[in-house]
Amino acid sequence: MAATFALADPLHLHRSSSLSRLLATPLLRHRRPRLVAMAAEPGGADSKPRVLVAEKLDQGGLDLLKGFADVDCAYNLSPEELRAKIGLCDALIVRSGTKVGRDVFEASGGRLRVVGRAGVGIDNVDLAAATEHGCLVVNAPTANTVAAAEHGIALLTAMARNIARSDASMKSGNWERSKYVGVSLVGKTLAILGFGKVGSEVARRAKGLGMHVIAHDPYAAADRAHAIGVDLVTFDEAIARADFISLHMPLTPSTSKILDDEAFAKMKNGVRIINVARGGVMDEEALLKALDSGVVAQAALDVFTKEPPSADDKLVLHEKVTTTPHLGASTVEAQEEVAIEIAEAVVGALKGELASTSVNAPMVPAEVLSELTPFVVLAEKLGRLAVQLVAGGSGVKSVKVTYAIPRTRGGVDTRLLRAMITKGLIESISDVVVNIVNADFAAKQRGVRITEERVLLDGSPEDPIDSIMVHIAGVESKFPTAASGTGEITVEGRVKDGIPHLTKVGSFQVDASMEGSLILCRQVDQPRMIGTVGTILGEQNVNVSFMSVGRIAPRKHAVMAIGVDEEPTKQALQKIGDIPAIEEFVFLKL
Ligand SMILES: NC(=O)C1=CN([C@@H]2O[C@H](COP(=O)(O)OP(=O)(O)OC[C@H]3O[C@@H](n4cnc5c(N)ncnc54)[C@H](O)[C@@H]3O)[C@@H](O)[C@H]2O)C=CC1
Ligand SMILES: O=C(O)C(=O)COP(=O)(O)O
Repeated sequence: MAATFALADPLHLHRSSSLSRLLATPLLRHRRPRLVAMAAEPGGADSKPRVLVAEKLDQGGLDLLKGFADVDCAYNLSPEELRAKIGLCDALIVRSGTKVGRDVFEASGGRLRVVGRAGVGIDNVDLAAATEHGCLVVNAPTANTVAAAEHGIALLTAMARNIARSDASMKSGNWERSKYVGVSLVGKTLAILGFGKVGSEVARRAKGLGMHVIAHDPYAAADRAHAIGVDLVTFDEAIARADFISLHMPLTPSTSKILDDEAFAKMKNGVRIINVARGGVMDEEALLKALDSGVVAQAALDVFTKEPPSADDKLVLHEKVTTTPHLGASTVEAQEEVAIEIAEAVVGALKGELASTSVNAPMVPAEVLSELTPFVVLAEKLGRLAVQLVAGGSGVKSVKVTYAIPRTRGGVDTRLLRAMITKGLIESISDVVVNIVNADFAAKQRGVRITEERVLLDGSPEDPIDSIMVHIAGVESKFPTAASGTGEITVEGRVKDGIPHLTKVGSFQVDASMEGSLILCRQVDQPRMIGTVGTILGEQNVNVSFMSVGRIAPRKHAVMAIGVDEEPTKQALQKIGDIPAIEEFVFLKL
């Protein structure tokens, strides 16, 4: 069952609102539509989010969705109809029958926030396009595993004993006992290609039938295979030794047509093949030739390159082929579970929670997430602050983030933090809305290279992170104090009592709570500076929330950080700049 994580921390609204913005931002490309879609978000005065269910989903899942969203069930939509509807939807739920291509994300105009795949295979969803549009894709990876494995075994045994053809023959009035002599399974070698969830369940069941099971999977752990009595072998060895081959890998560019002419040439004469994975992992033309030449004695196919296949499809009509119309996941039990699993994931994602089944975003365990939340807020603010210090604001190409981490917490997952820093950096200098899904893409697209570094500290404090430092290299600063001689702007922040604080600008220590807006001044350290600046702001009715001064030595240079609740007028800022002791100053929105 999908686990989702609640983020809301009612005592710290500033934190949860910022985090859920990252996660739930209506994943749009441009600011203007975002504001429109925000108004339609849950909690908005007038409307619930809208979920389009484009393929049959069990009632339990629909009920769950209806508790939170307006649900539109519209099956068998043409691509044009889907594109026409999608701009009104926050989420889309599909199974394997709907192609969710780039055209769908483009047609959504940025409103689509989540695509839920009610099943495992996501080859019908253009993940790159989803990510570029900041749209989260979630699937239901476990609910149909057993159903698919049972279907694989059903096809294996039905094929070996000619069940489908002899049944059809009897229904035509025949009694053909010698024509439908089958082959035995016991003692035969079954090669499983793709030893994941379904593949390993097929292996277990085949062992129960007395088969010798080998498997090929470049990413599977040998000890997991050994635990159920399966040897992992190379691809060539698997296909050469097998009496039966069962396919269980996903369809990806590297598995496409993995069984081709060359592969069939390496197989034993009389091999039998079962495909409950995807039609595209076999070259169907090559299979046809291998069936006709006798290399492949029989095939049992649940999946096809084109679904449904055409009425005259030669494989479907072939007498050595047993077929089912993509029924692997179609049991009552599996569909009940799939529907609940995907509905929970989609609702969670619409609420701004992180789905544990996301396909195109980092998955962060609940306990890690709650610890990281204040640092997530700090990270965004540091990114936003650092980029505002860049003169001109557009030359940012190289950003390094240094995390100071207690040695005991050295393995902390920083992907969320990196996404947040990226959000702060990129949103300040472009019209792109950045979220956890598209952060890396957005940075790459703008040519911004973000690298990370961990500095391990001794001791074992409670916090997972001591400080975060953002360095922007090769730029000039509006506030030269923030930059080194080599043109590197550096800002550092820490979390104090749950509140993000700016603790360093360039080489100057400061201590400024990162809320509201900030004026940074570099000045000659002398009496009455705080009073003079305070008076100017007071005259303009600007409320000062705090002031902090960091200096290198008495009466030398100092950096003053002034927190303000309102934005001072240009004239007020001008007056501050005109104070003779003030050498540089900058106004920053956090
Ligand atoms: N016919 C149906 O209704 C159903 C079909 N499926 C299909 O079955 C596939 C597998 O599902 P699960 O086992 O749940 O996924 P999974 O992700 O648990 O397992 C897939 C395995 O394939 C392996 N793999 C990847 N590339 C490979 C390669 N080149 N050679 C060998 N192995 C490779 C992976 O390492 C992984 O262990 C899905 O992607 C889906 O396409 C799944 C459920 C129902
Ligand atoms: O889960 C999968 O990958 C499947 O192939 C099941 O597809 P379906 O949801 O039955 O269209």
